[in-house]
Amino acid sequence: MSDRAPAVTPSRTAAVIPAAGRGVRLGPGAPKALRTLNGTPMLVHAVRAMAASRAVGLVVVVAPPDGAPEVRNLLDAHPLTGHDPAEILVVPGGETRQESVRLGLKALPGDIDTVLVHDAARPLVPVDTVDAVISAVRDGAPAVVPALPLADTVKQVEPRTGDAAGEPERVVGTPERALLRAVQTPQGFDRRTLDEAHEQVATEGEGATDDAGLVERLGRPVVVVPGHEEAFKVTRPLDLVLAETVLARRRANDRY
Ligand SMILES: Nc1ccn([C@@H]2O[C@H](COP(=O)(O)OP(=O)(O)OP(=O)(O)O)[C@@H](O)[C@H]2O)c(=O)n1
Ligand SMILES: C[C@](O)(CO)[C@H](O)COP(=O)(O)O
Repeated sequence: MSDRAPAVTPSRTAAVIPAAGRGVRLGPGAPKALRTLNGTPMLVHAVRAMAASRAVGLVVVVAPPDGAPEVRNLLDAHPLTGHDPAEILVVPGGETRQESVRLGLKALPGDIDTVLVHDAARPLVPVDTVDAVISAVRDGAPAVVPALPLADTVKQVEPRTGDAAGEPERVVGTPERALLRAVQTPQGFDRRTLDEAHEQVATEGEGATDDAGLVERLGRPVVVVPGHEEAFKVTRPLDLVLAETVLARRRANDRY
């Protein structure tokens, strides 16, 4: 018996995990993906979260540009368990998240048709969320994002010019909150759509804060599935406290 959750039929699905960021907002220390949560590197949690889906047969980890050997050693020291563990490749990343994802996509073999892109910085996403994203892609959506409604009201502010630096920002609008979603990862894609989106943007030289945003620029549909509170992104120091609390709660409930 495999210990990977039985939910989606195995197929040619890969997960790309960009893990090449510094984690500046987290403060001084090792690159964010290598910092530990309850003694285990965040990246290892993220790899396990992807491999927990029976549908994921390959995980491509995008390491800091000069850190691929270290990341390979780290993952070898924390092998996946179960009878059919996913294969793990490690490739060096780039200067931006978008560049790192592009480099991860280049490493995918030709027979992969569904791709997840998942932040190493979202180590605790539950397998049900991963499987919901994969199912929606297999049902025909070219791009799928897990997302949650917002708790806060969001304001749009005026862009600041050099002269206005230091002055209070001026609010120029309040988007209707009911129509806004906070988007998480893994984001799921039909592989050809995602390749096309990254190729087009690479030639246009524009940036995006998520991969689905690149697909939107192609004019292709992006659909939403329910996200999960535990799929939050570890960005600032308080997020580390929350992540360790979630892990402790899972242990207490014997879920991890
Ligand atoms: N050049 C980069 C920058 C980011 N990432 C990855 O993209 C994900 C989301 O990025 P973010 O949370 O912003 O991570 P950092 O860039 O490390 O954070 P910060 O902006 O605070 O430095 C992370 O898993 C991060 O490792 C990456 O692979 N390559
Ligand atoms: C991809 C993402 O996690 C979706 O919410 C987010 O845009 C990443 O942003 P970051 O500034 O690179 O952390």
